[in-house]
Amino acid sequence: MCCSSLQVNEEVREHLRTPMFDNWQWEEPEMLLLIQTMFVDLDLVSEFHMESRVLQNFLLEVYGRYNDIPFHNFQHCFCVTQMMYGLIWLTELRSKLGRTELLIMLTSALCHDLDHPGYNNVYQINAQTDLALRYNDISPLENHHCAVAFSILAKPESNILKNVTSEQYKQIRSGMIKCILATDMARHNEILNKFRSIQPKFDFNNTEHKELMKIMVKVSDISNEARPMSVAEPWLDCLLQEFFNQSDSEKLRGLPVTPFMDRDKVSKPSSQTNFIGFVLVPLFTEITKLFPCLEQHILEPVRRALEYYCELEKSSKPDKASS
Ligand SMILES: Nc1nc2c(ncn2[C@@H]2O[C@@H]3COP(=O)(O)O[C@H]3[C@H]2O)c(=O)[nH]1
Ligand SMILES: [Zn+2]
Repeated sequence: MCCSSLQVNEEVREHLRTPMFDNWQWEEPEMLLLIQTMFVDLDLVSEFHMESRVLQNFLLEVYGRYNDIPFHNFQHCFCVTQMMYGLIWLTELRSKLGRTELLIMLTSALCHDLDHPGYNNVYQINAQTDLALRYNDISPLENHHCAVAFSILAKPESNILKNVTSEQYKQIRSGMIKCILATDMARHNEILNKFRSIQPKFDFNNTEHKELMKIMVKVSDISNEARPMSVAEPWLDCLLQEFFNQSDSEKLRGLPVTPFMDRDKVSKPSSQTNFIGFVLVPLFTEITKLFPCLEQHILEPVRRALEYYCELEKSSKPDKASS
């Protein structure tokens, strides 16, 4: 699968920088080319002296280490990377952060769910899987995603970092580890609260503050509902399919059943009213305080999605007056 000879036209390039981008219109080889374009357009290829062949090998390796599962697959990886790329442009992060930080954010988005098995951390821990044993129940999946990323980078033919200095490598590795580990939703409130406390005095010259930009990878990871309904809704079907697979397996194996994954308890509207209302709106509201331009791009769409699912939920409940 190589598409280096294909060209990405200006219209697509523009579209790629917005949350309106429709992943469902693209085949996987095209997505690989689009990701390559993102690395070029952010000047990462030139800044870090990446050879085109090595970047292509790296992307192919990443592609090959996503599993064919309903949600946490290569398409999800593409969407998160594309949203991260779009946010970098919309918020003009190119003028606020160094290229190293941009590389960390884009590459973390790309690698953040590598080799996801389709069963979450709670399952890994309850089922005492190899991953839970290896990582002592501490974010087993995220630790694994990150370890797989660095195993790809350990091979010279796919090491996009092979021409950076050892100082830069240290910084990139430490930054990627922080970004990928921060995608564990068990740490959501911890990270949101930290950001909330710093946000009013956020300073792009302060190293500790800049580290909090890992929250942008988190935002990208859970941003499907900021996309047009025609893009977001199929994603919800994929997510619920993976959730139901897990809860079915939990029932079969006599493990505790994760309530928000239980097909007997969850519906599309109930799932989304909770997730959008309790997770997305608070997170995006906070981000919008630092980047007001994001209100129209991510906060307003999720508010509309919340209204839509609230209406659906109401209309699917039996009318009390007539019962
Ligand atoms: N209900 C719901 N959960 C979501 C949605 N998007 C992301 N998530 C959850 O957020 C989590 C982010 O980390 P994971 O990839 O482990 O699993 C993801 C899902 O559990 C969504 O649109 N609806
Ligand atoms: Zn993810």
